[in-house]
Amino acid sequence: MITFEAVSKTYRDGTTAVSELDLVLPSDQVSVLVGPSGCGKTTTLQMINRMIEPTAGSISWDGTPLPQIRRTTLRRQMGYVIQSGGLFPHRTVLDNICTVPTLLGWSRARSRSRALELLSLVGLDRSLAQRFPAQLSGGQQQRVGVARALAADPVLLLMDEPFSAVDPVVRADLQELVKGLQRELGKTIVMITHDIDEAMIMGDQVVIMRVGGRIAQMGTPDEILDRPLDDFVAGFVGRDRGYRALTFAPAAGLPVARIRSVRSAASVATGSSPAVVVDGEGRPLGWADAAHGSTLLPLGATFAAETDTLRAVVDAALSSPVGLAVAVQSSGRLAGVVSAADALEAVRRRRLQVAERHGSAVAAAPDDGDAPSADPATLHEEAGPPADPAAPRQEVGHPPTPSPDRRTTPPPDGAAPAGPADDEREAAS
Ligand SMILES: Nc1ncnc2c1ncn2[C@@H]1O[C@H](COP(=O)(O)OP(=O)(O)OP(=O)(O)O)[C@@H](O)[C@H]1O
Repeated sequence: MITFEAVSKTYRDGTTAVSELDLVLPSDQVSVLVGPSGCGKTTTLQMINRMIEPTAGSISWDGTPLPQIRRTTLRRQMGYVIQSGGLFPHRTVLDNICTVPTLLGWSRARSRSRALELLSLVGLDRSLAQRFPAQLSGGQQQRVGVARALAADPVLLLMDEPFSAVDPVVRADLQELVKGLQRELGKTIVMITHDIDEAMIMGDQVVIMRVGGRIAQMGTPDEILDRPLDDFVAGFVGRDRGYRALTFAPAAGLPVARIRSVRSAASVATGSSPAVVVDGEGRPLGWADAAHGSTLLPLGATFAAETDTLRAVVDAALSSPVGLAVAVQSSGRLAGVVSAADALEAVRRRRLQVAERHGSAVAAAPDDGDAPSADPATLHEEAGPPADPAAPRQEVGHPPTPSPDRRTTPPPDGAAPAGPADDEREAAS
């Protein structure tokens, strides 16, 4: 745990970059510093590995004041990743990764073996080991930068805008890589970004800073999205914050209703309700609707019933041509559907839960009406297995289009929907 107590940094020209900062960066978590340009993020980060010394206050690591730890010892235990990887251009990938082990006096064979191991860990082919940085893509360079920072197995990783130089797709891959490494290796990570979305995705704790090096708000992503402390934070987290907050609400627990599945759009009879067209493995391909004859309608986005978030459900419902979000199992098989109305109802309940958590007068909420309890346990209950396995789990509420058909019994998961009897089926997770 890194602790800042009343830390200030004023540069020689009189610029105060950080002012009386009190901050705790917990071990084994990702803390993200985010804020406008010049608010003191880099100064704060570089005071952790003593590239910059504070002018007032104290910083300690697990209770030991940093000045009591030799700089070399400190930096050996703190990996540092910067924008574009910060690689030495005239050194090969392998030599770049071996930088710290070489400084530590490791044998060539040990350093090399560690570097090759790290290449695999960050998802790069070993054949890249002898290339120079200029012969790599931006994303690959950044992966090498992460590998280099991990070379001596540091306890803590400092990352200064590590993904800002790559396109959004590569950026998402790198975010996933670092989150995965953090889960796997249990590192403490302190990261800087300009991008509030990235902060919300990556951070267990998010620290929003304002110019002058002061904290505007600190908390978990959902706390900040749900309850911005002031206009500065509300403005910074942006207008979509309600929608983004759904990223932190799990979809597991939503009522997933059965839906008829067919193997061909042409098999939907006139007048019948929409059905999901599936392939031979039971994976959804699109929608069939009698009004559109044998045309396969686009599926829209799908969501993973067990692991996705409410944001994915709402997105799937809004992108569905029939207003029903299609849930899939981890195998990719059709699990069932959630109506846009049920997804919005879950959003409303979540809002009430948040208000309750923050001590608002939930009972007096004007839209509480005769809605079911906002207790999270209730949400789960609704999604629990029905007493009669043949009975529908839950009706799709208030569908904007005809409700899903519930005539047939769902097959057990894993049964392939093949043969004439399986041409029409129903699925619910
Ligand atoms: N060596 C320096 N001498 C004088 N002022 C400096 C020095 N380094 C940074 N500053 C100033 O301190 C303030 C904070 O800078 P810092 O780099 O910590 O901010 P930042 O939030 O990381 O900015 P950015 O997001 O643009 O990288 C800025 O006003 C900057 O101009």
